[in-house]
Amino acid sequence: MIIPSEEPLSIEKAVSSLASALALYGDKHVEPDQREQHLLVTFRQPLQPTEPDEWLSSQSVYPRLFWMNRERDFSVAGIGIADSIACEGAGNNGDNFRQFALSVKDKNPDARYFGGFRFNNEEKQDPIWQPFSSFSFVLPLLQLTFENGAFALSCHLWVEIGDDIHKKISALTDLLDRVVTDTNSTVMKLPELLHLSYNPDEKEWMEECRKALLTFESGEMEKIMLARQTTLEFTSIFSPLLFLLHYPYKQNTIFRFYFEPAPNHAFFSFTPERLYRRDGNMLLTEALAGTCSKESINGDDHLASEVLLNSEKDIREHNFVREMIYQELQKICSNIDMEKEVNVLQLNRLAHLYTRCTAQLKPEFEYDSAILQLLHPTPAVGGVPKAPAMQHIMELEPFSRGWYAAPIGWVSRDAAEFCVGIRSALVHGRFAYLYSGAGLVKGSNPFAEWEEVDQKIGDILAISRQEA
Ligand SMILES: C=C(O[C@@H]1C=C(C(=O)O)C=C[C@H]1O)C(=O)O
Ligand SMILES: [Mg+2]
Repeated sequence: MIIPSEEPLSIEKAVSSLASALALYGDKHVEPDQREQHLLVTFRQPLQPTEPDEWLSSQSVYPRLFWMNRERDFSVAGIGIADSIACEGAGNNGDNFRQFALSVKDKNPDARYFGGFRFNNEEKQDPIWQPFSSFSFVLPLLQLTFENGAFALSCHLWVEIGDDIHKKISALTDLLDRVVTDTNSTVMKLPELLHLSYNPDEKEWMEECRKALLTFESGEMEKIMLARQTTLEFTSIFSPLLFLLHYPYKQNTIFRFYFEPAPNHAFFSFTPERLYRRDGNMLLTEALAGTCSKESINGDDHLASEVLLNSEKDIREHNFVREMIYQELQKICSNIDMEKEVNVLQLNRLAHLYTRCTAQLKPEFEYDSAILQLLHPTPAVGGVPKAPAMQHIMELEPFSRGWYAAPIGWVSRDAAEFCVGIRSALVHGRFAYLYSGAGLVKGSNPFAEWEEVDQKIGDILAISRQEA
């Protein structure tokens, strides 16, 4: 790591400071390269407070990405690709997770890659998801980070065996030249919302639910999450980043994820659900399922908790997730500590049943392939049993899930954090496709589930209608 100056600088000065450090590094590096391994040099310049999302909105280098954790003490806005871990091919999720983890194992421990997976790599792909691969993770060329209470601007010089280091340095210098340092531009409004449609529509939803409930009667399945795609058509093309910039509930307990591989084509998620966090062999995960809308109870948190903790159906729905997580972790962990009492996670317009779990990974599983394979999808977004639920989801739902409800987040060699890509949307040109679903169990009421599915796009819809 090269830190040109300890003093926090303005964006403009930080960019020149990084450019000078890069030039100096290049001048020293005259000998022919004898590397046997890739080389990563991080240039990190402390920065005066600068909002990462606002900075990102002024940049026009792609991909553009953004991450903020649920605790809001770690956020990153990144542009460009220094290195990536990606796969385009078909194949099942298990193969994908293995290939992904193998690539991560060889990476530089200081490099963090941001990105996501498809929910189910075996589903038919809709062209609207075209630039979103089976999985795609990026180490940005340049990133603005807020971490440990401090801001920094960093660039990554990534040199593969056989690469000309000086070419790489000049590419990075060119990028620094293109960085827009004036981030005070006023945030544009979203264009007007013209039209909204549901796929499935309400009638088709009832039919879908009826079919799902039949599989519970026959004993084939016990739970399934079914989802809906809501298409919004706007009057003109716009930057999908506007959704992030206009997100109004600053204190909400959510992760923020944004990935824009190509201009005006982005997937984003304001999700409350953590799939897991891994630090070395320590694993932190949770069950989140069972929902109460606070709309009809004036946003009353206490009442929402009471309703949820006394709802036999929601407790049952939640317990499927708890039990599956506990059972699957037995295969790869010791010291599994799952909270005995179910808690409630309060959001601005919803509340969910919530159970935290910590565990220690057995030495042979201290990487992400087995964890992803066992935990994704939990019955909160898949079903019980898992395999027939995945099959029924593909058959019953009239759209492709793409990255919706899939693991999204970041990974490095020794740590990772993935959330579940719900409360999410894909934006392409003038259209936004919003995704939301509900877990069905025996006795679920399709009308109530339709309402729940509606509530779950409430935040994104409020931004779209500029009510927020
Ligand atoms: C499927 C979604 O949410 C999931 C389903 C829930 C439920 O059915 O109660 C609750 C939280 C999430 O695990 C979604 O938001 O799209
Ligand atoms: Mg539910």
